[in-house]
Amino acid sequence: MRIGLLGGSFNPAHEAHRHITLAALKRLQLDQVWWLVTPGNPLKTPTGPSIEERVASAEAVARHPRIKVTDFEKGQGSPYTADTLRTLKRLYPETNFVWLMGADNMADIHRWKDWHAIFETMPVAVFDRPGFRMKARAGKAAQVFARRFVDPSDAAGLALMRPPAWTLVTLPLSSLSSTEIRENGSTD
Ligand SMILES: Nc1ncnc2c1ncn2[C@@H]1O[C@H](COP(=O)(O)OP(=O)(O)OP(=O)(O)O)[C@@H](O)[C@H]1O
Ligand SMILES: O=C(O)c1ccc[n+]([C@@H]2O[C@H](COP(=O)([O-])O)[C@@H](O)[C@H]2O)c1
Repeated sequence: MRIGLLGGSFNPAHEAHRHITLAALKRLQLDQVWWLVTPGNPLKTPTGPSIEERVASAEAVARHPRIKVTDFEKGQGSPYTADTLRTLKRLYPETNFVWLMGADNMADIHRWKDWHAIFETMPVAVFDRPGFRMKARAGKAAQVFARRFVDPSDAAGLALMRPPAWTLVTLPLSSLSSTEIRENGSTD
C-alpha cells in the first residue's frame, strides 16, 4: 500500500489542497492520501478554529474515496511532524508512506524540529506553489539533500525508494491559500 501524508492546518481547507492531492495520487501512483489535520502548527500562534472545525472543513473539501481526513496527531500527543512520521512508520511497517508538502514548506522546513529525520524516515514530494519554486530549490533542505533529488520523470517510483529521496512535482499552479480565504472570505 502506498500512502501520501499531507499535513496541514486546513484553516480552512481549500481546493488547492485537493488539487495537489489528486496530482499526488496520479503522479506518485498512490493508493490513498491522508490529510493530517494538525492540532497546531508549532511555528504558528495558536488562534482560530478548533481541530474539530478544521477536520470538518477538510472533510467538506476532500470529497474523494481515496482521501482520508484524520486528527491522528491530536491523539499522538506531539504536534511535530518528525514524531508523527516515526509513529506512523512504527504502526504501519508494511506501508510505503510519502510526505507531501507545498513548496513554501520545503523552503522553510529547516526550521522544523528534527527536520533531517523527516527526510530520513520517508520519501518527500514537494508541490509547486506560486512564488516558491525557486525558494524551495534554493533552500537549506534542498541543498543538504541535493544528491537525493529524484528527477520528476521518476516520481511514479518515489514511494518505493529508500529515503532520503525527494522530488519537486510541477503542476498547473493554484494561488489559493487559507490566509487569503480568511482575509477575503472567498475562494475566487
Ligand atoms: N496553493 C497551493 N499550492 C501548493 N501547495 C499548497 C497550496 N495551498 C496549500 N498547500 C500546501 O498544503 C499543505 C497544507 O497547507 P495549509 O493548510 O497550511 O494551507 P495554506 O493555504 O498554506 O495556509 P496558510 O495560508 O494559513 O499558511 C502545506 O504543505 C501547503 O504548502
Ligand atoms: O514539526 C515541525 O516542527 C513543524 C513545523 C511547522 C509545520 N509543521 C507541519 O507542517 C504541516 C503544514 O503546516 P501548515 O500550518 O503550513 O498547514 C503541518 O502538518 C504542520 O504540523 C511541522
